[in-house]
Amino acid sequence: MQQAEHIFIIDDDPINKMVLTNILSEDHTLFHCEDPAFCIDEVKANRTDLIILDVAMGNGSGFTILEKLKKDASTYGIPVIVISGSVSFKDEARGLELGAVDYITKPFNPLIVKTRLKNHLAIKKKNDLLEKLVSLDGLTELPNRRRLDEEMRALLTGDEAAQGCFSIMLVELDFFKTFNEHYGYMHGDTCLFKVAKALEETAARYSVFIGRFDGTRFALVSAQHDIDTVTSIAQSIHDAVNALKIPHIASPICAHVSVSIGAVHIEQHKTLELNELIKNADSALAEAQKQQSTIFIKQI
Ligand SMILES: Nc1nc2c(ncn2[C@@H]2O[C@H](COP(=O)(O)OP(=O)(O)OP(=O)(O)O)[C@@H](O)[C@H]2O)c(=O)[nH]1
Repeated sequence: MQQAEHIFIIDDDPINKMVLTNILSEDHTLFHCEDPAFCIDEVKANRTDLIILDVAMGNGSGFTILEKLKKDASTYGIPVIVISGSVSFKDEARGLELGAVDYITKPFNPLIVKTRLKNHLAIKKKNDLLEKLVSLDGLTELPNRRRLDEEMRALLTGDEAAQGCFSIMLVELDFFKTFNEHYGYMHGDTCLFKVAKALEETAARYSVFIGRFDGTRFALVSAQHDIDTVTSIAQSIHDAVNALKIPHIASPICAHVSVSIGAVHIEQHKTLELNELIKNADSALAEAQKQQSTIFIKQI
C-alpha cells in the first residue's frame, strides 16, 4: 500500500487550518504548527513531503520562515506552497524568489489547492527518485562514489571534524578476478551484493558512513572514532565477511570469500587533503593485501 504523504501546515489562522484539514486529511497525513518560533524544528522532526505556509501569519514572519527553510540544507528540498491574503504581484514575486514552488491567494478554492498540491507532490517524487539514482550504486544499493566523495568532504570540514580525528577505511575483496573467472560474472555480482549488505550492517552498528569506492572496494568514513574503535570496526568487518562463508575455491588464501582492509587514521586532520588521505588508505590496503587478507591501519 502506498504511504500517505506528510503535509506540514504552518498557519495561525484557525479557519484556514480547518479548511485545509478538511480538504487534505483524507489523502494525506497532516502536521500543524502555529508558532513561528518552533515550526522549523517541528518540520525537521517529522518526515515532511510538502509544506503549506501562510506568509501572513500573526506577526508577518511567514517570509522569514520561508527564507530560513530554503537556507537550511535539511529543509531546502521540501517544496513550499505559500498561501497569502495579499494579491500583490510584488508579494507573489517575493515568495517565488525565496523558493516557494507556488503562491495561492486567499480565499482559496479547495479543488485548486488539492490539485496544485498533487502536482507538486508528483514533481517531488520524481526529484527524490532522481536524487536517489544519482547517489546510489546500482548493484550494491550503497551510496556511490559521487555520494561518498561528498560525504568525505563534508565530514572532513564539518562540525564533527572539530573533534579532531578522521579515518578512511578501504575494504577490498581478495582475488575477485579469479572468483569471476571461476564462478562467472553474475555470481560475482551476487557475491558483491551480499558482502555489501554485511558491511552495511556493521557500518550501521558503529554509525559509520559506507559507500562503494570502486569495483571491488568499499570505503568507510568516520570523523568521530578513535584508533581503538577504528581497529574494532575493521575487525568486525573482517569477521562479518568471513561469517558469510561464500565459497571461493579458486582463492589461493582462503576457502571462502575474504577481504583485506587498509585504513588511515589521523588525529589532526585539518592540514591533510582528502586526496592525501585516500592515498594513505590505499597504501595501507596494499600492505594488508601483501600480508594476505589482513588489516593494516596507518596512524598519522
Ligand atoms: N562481478 C563483478 N565483478 C566486478 C565488478 N567490478 C569489478 N569487478 C571485477 O573485479 C575484479 C578485480 O580484479 P583485480 O583488481 O585484479 O583484483 P583481484 O582479482 O582481487 O587481484 P588482486 O588485487 O591481486 O588480489 C576484476 O576482474 C573486475 O572485472 C562488478 O561490479 N561485478
